[in-house]
Amino acid sequence: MRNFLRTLKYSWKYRARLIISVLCAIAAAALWGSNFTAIYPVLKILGSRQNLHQWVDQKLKTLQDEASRDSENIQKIRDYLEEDVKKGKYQWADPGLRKHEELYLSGKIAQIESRMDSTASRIYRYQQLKVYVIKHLPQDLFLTLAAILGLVVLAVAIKGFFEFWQEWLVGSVMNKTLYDLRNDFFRKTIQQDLRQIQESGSADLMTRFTNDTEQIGVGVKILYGKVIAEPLRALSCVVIAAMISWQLTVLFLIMTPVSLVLMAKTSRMMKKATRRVLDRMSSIYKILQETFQGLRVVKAFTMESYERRRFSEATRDYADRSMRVITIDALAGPLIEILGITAVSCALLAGAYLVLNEKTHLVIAGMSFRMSQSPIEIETLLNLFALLVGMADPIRKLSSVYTKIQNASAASDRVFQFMDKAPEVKPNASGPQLERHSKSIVFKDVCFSYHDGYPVLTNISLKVAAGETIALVGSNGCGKSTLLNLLPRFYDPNHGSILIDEIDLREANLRSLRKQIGIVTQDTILFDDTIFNNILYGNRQATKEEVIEASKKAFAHEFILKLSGGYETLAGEAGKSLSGGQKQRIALARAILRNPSILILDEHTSQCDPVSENLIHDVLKDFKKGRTVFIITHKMHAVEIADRIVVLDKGRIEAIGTHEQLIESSYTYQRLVDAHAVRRAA
Ligand SMILES: Nc1ncnc2c1ncn2[C@@H]1O[C@H](COP(=O)(O)OP(=O)(O)OP(=O)(O)O)[C@@H](O)[C@H]1O
Repeated sequence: MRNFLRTLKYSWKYRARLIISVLCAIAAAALWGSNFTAIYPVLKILGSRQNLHQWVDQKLKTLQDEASRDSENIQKIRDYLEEDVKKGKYQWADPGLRKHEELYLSGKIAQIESRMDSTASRIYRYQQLKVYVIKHLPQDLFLTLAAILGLVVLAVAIKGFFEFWQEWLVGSVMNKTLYDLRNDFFRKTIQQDLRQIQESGSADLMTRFTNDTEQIGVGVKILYGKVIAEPLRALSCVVIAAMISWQLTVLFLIMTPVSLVLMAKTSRMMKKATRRVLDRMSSIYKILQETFQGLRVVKAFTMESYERRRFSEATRDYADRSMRVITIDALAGPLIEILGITAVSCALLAGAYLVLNEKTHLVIAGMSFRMSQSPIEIETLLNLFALLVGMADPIRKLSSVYTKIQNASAASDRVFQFMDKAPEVKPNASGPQLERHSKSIVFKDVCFSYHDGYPVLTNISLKVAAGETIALVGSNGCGKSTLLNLLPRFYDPNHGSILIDEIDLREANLRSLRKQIGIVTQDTILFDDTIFNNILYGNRQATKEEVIEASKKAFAHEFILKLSGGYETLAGEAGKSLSGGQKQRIALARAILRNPSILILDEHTSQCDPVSENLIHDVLKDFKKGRTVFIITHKMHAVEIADRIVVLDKGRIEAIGTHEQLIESSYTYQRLVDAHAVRRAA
């Protein structure tokens, strides 16, 4: 629940709207409760066939009679006491008993006087009502009924007006809260480490962004809407019912603690069940993402039925888990309803006993409890019953509210669990700014592993002078990409350090470091935007001419011009409308536009044809001047442009040197060259 409360902080900004919505809810609740009071006059008119003028008159007369009877009684008691004193003889010989009787009679007088006070205030109220009734209500019975019902309709319409604004305001607060939450969530996610994001997986993250935030939205709406409006509606009924008979109302409320315990129990079950459902939803997203992204592979390997089964299993699992949520949700309503109706029945039974026996006291376990000043009328009891039922309705609605808030609470846990992760790679916003790299890059005894106990890089020490071109070669999985991923600090070494121009990367300002680096990877990522904007991603401040210049250098300009929209052609989702080689050349243009001092090329021509590859290498020969370049390649002829070659084997540096030196000294290098020669010959 703590995390759900944290989401509410996002709505604090919109408190003015919330305050107005609460005022609307109060107005609607007051009208909801008072509408039930219309039952009393309607029943009275239908039952006694009196119009309200006659009824008020009769009521006044009864009360005035009661008041004069009480006043007479007081007078009689006083006379009795004075008579005794005057005559100088006491009824009781014992002065102690006399004192006792005096006390008893004084108490009786006080009791009657307090009743008279209450009768006087009731007389006053009925007199006020009489003025109102004479002024506004007709004498005719049917017209009176019509007027009362007309008032009820008007009150319902006004209630509807307030309810509309309450819902509207709460809905707008929910929307704005979700807007802020999603943006904050995105901001924090984009700052997370690659490692943390990869651990969760993009499908899981997407579920958190869409499904989970949606659930939070439902919770926020319910909290500000129903959780405020429904108790207010119940409260207005309680207040009016208590004004009629607070004793019977208390009898009704006795069941409330039982309901609360039940609600707390179901809510705990609900939260657990919802968490499982949300996790299953992540699995469905994962399968969908994998299947649609790898559709070509799925179809080529005729794995449709396998994927169908996988999806069907995941959705069945989801459906099974959802059924638990549905069951708890469905159970909560009837359970609360049973408790509610039991409470109403208790109160009604007690009231019915008083009405049928014309009594004012209930005797429970030998103890007598006063339930009303005077015997309760049947109309009053029915009115009370209507109010208690009117109170049960909002309480029943609150039962489902609670479960929905638990859903939102589970979803908030998932969202904040991710948001709260502090990036391991600290951005060092106040750290020293790296000037354009001009001296050296040094790997000092670097060790790294993705998972504890599985080293990927071991004791890597390498010094690269500024302007040098280094080729990294080695068999698959030997750690080439990992080593270069440490340069832009996608990960930090577990041991050792990396220094650029003698500044430790862990201390340097991260932005200033990444600004110097251009990367072209094997898996080219293009955004669903124009080709122009995709290249511009390398440097948002670049001019159109600079973009074209970079494209020319990457041998992309010509094929871009041949596309239907030229530079304005949409690259399509993940660049699906372009060939692999074309995408790589666009990525190279993007890196060139960045004008990096350090260029990382990770199998940058793996999908280019030999002609394009040779052209790109010619360009690189020129472009690499004044930059430090790292090339990862399996194409051994590509190492020609390197000043030195680093041979990696099982995460260790096996040898460093020129082609000529390594062909003599490194067995691994010889094997790689031989294998490449065989492949080319074939
Ligand atoms: N994100 C990751 N999480 C866990 N392990 C990883 C991750 N990326 C790579 N690895 C593992 O680290 C090892 C080195 O991988 P790396 O990609 O650096 O090798 P490589 O030499 O570049 O391989 P290739 O030539 O095939 O591209 C491999 O065993 C790989 O399975």
